[in-house]
Amino acid sequence: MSNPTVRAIVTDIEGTTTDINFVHKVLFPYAHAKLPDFLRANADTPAVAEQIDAVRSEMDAPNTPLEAVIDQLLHWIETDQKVTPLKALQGMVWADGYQRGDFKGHLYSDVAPALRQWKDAGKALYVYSSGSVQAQKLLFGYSDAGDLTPLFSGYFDTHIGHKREAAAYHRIVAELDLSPAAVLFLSDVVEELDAAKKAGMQTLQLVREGTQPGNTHACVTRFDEIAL
Ligand SMILES: CSCCC(=O)C(=O)COP(=O)(O)O
Ligand SMILES: [Mg+2]
Repeated sequence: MSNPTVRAIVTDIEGTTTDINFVHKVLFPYAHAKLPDFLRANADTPAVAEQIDAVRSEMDAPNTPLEAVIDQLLHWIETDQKVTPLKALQGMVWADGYQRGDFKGHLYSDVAPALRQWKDAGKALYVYSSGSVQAQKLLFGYSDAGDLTPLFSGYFDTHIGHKREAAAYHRIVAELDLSPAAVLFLSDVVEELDAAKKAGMQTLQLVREGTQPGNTHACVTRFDEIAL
């Protein structure tokens, strides 16, 4: 499959570049274990205090005590809720883990070579994940294929909108200053691909092990099946 009309590629992370198990069995449990003490120790640091207040706003309860905020965050981790302040706080906690070498960002073996090839071919590369921009930079910066951050032109998280809503993809193409048809979105999740397609983007579903293929988007199983 060759597609010279693509000028930029926006990729999802979990289930696309990265094994879902790394996110659910390494990153989420690490955040679950470390977040309570991290919050107790850093609640007065401005960047952390801002996110704690954002959690209280999400709860619609501005006077919630810190311990109840912690309980809420742990519940959101356990139920995999993509709540923006949770994602920001997870990124802060994971920074420690990556920097201490507790884990590296998992990438499927086909991902780094394909990203380099697309970049060399003049395509602009972007990430769009529910994980915070900080978390995205950490995963690619401390990846098991080395530091891939120089390959990327930008990162988008839920500040631009939610991944199943077309409005988010309209905003992304507006920021890229390209026609939506010149942008290819890669994801494992059909609802995200549907939203991107609604915004006029090209789409491809990554069907990694354990992913159910849909029937409304072209599918590949690896990045090296995508010729651009
Ligand atoms: C940026 S790594 C952590 C990913 C994460 O927190 C998450 O919720 C996965 O979201 P995605 O949009 O990549 O499926
Ligand atoms: Mg995904």
